[in-house]
Amino acid sequence: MDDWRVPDAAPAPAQARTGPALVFDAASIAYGDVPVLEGVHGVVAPGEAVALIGPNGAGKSTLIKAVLGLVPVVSGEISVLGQPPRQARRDVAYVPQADALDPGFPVTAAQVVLMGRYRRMGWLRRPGREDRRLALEALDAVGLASRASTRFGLLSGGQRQRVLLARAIAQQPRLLLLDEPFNGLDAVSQDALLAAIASLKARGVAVLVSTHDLALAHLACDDVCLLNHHQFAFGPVDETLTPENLRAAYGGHALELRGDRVIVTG
Ligand SMILES: Nc1ncnc2c1ncn2[C@@H]1O[C@H](COP(=O)(O)OP(=O)(O)OP(=O)(O)O)[C@@H](O)[C@H]1O
Repeated sequence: MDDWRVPDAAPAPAQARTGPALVFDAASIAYGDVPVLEGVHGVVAPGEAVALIGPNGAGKSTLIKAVLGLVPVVSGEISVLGQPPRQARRDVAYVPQADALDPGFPVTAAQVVLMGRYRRMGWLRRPGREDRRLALEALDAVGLASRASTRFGLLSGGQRQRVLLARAIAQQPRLLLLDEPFNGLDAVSQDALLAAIASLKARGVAVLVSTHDLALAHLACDDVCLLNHHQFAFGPVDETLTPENLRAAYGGHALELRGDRVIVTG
């Protein structure tokens, strides 16, 4: 289990590129009788990244959970890789907010990443050579190949977050969901994350990322979905993150323009 030398590379499976990765069609989402989000419209194509932006409690995480099929769509529709959300799960990877995995869990970074292979290899099979190769390749993609044998709990918070991203990459998803991936990351981990997102997009993976970080949207995303219990705008980053749209979506929050960036200051 602890021999993490890279065997010869096998070709990566081709990504099917037909049809959108994700379609929101007048989707409304509720927890029981409590509506959280209404009227979400938009399309995410393979190889595209979309940022979900909105204040605390706007419904960003809830929308990600609906894409995973964990929260019901009460009207309208969400289509994931041409299927209802629950049926598409095999091809969807999810990186939860940091600290979702107990740092005291006695496993190495590589073993955490290998968990991303379980769904494809079946829970009762032992990981094979190809599973190990993909796990190490994923660790390399987030800049942590040299830490493969390090105990997960001994890594920094930012490194642990990158290991969770590597676990998602090892899953070979067609759609990647990231919930607040920049929270608490240092500059090195932020750069590694941006590089990994760019590389996934280049391979045709669609990305949906919930964030408070407008810089992340500018650097990594093609489109933005601006939310606060309903959708305020969905479109190209520069056209959508306007002061007017942000003021509308953020209500009473204070905004500041710095150069070409809009910063939420309160
Ligand atoms: N399991 C739940 N049951 C009922 N209501 C919930 C549940 N989870 C979240 N909510 C409510 O749904 C609304 C949206 O929450 P959500 O976590 O999706 O917002 P968010 O935009 O991700 O916020 P943040 O930026 O703070 O993470 C909030 O009012 C929240 O209280």
